[in-house]
Amino acid sequence: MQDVPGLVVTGVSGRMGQTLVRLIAGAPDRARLVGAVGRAGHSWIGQDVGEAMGGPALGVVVTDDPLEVFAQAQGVIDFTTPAATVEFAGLAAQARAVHVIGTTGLEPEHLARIAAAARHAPIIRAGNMSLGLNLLTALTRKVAEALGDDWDVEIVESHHRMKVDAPSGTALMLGEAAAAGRGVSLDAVSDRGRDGITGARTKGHIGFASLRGGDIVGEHDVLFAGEGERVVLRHVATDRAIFARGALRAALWGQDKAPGEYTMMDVLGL
Ligand SMILES: NC(=O)C1=CN([C@@H]2O[C@H](COP(=O)(O)OP(=O)(O)OC[C@H]3O[C@@H](n4cnc5c(N)ncnc54)[C@H](OP(=O)(O)O)[C@@H]3O)[C@@H](O)[C@H]2O)C=CC1
Ligand SMILES: O=C(O)C1=N[C@H](C(=O)O)C[C@H](O)C1
Repeated sequence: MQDVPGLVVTGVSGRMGQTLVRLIAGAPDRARLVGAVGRAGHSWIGQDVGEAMGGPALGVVVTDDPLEVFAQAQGVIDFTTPAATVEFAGLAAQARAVHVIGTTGLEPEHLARIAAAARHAPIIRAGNMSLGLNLLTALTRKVAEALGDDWDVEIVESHHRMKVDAPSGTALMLGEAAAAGRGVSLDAVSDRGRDGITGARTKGHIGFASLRGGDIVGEHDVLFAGEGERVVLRHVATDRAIFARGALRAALWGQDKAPGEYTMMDVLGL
């Protein structure tokens, strides 16, 4: 199958990297794995990625030279760290490859570099790539718009003990959706990290709470608390394959798109 897009996975030794390698290797009718990028100094560099993962060889050697493999690819799927992702954005743009970014914890300076790279190639970025969560995002916007700011919005997220950023990228995505539904900017109404004598809740604010423990893949509740009633929108992820499937779909969707920044809502038509 030489006519399907060739994809590179970055951060291959990671939780998402390995999930993506398994997905792409098992879908030869949709895509080819043409590169696997690991961190310089990682023990997997120079090994076949399939064998490094404890399975059969896949004929792709893990490299720490992204540009070499990006040049042979039509797409790059990247779930790593903010610092690595901005480097990959520049290199993927140079190679004119579609860059799918799942990495979270991106700060304004990272986003500015991603926007610059997107002038040269399509970049699809989302704090959550799953179909169900993106549907929940669309619902959150609608419910926030319908209920208005007499209803307090609180977003509660739970993740595994290894997660390094908070609130999750998904929680922020849901917060943006609720704020957009109310016609306000999230930055102006966000309440993060309450502790001590906080005073009463400010009307119109959107609160965030983060729980960390065990192997929780990802759970998100959007709570709308009114007078005498509550509405809760909930998404529970039980398998990282949902994010990998969304990322593969995005990489394929991006193949005929003009340079620019896109989200999973664009990919899914939501
Ligand atoms: N948008 C979405 O749907 C989802 C987003 N995520 C996000 O994806 C990111 C990764 O998550 P997860 O897989 O759980 O994390 P892991 O820590 O398991 O994986 C990250 C991987 O990136 C590697 N890495 C770091 N720096 C580099 C570099 N410069 N070059 C190549 N590889 C590098 C790490 O290598 P090493 O360990 O050697 O440092 C590691 O293998 C997080 O930001 C997470 O929030 C996760 C799931 C879904
Ligand atoms: O780090 C994770 O694991 C996840 N990160 C993303 C986030 O920050 O929202 C998506 C998913 O919830 C898993």
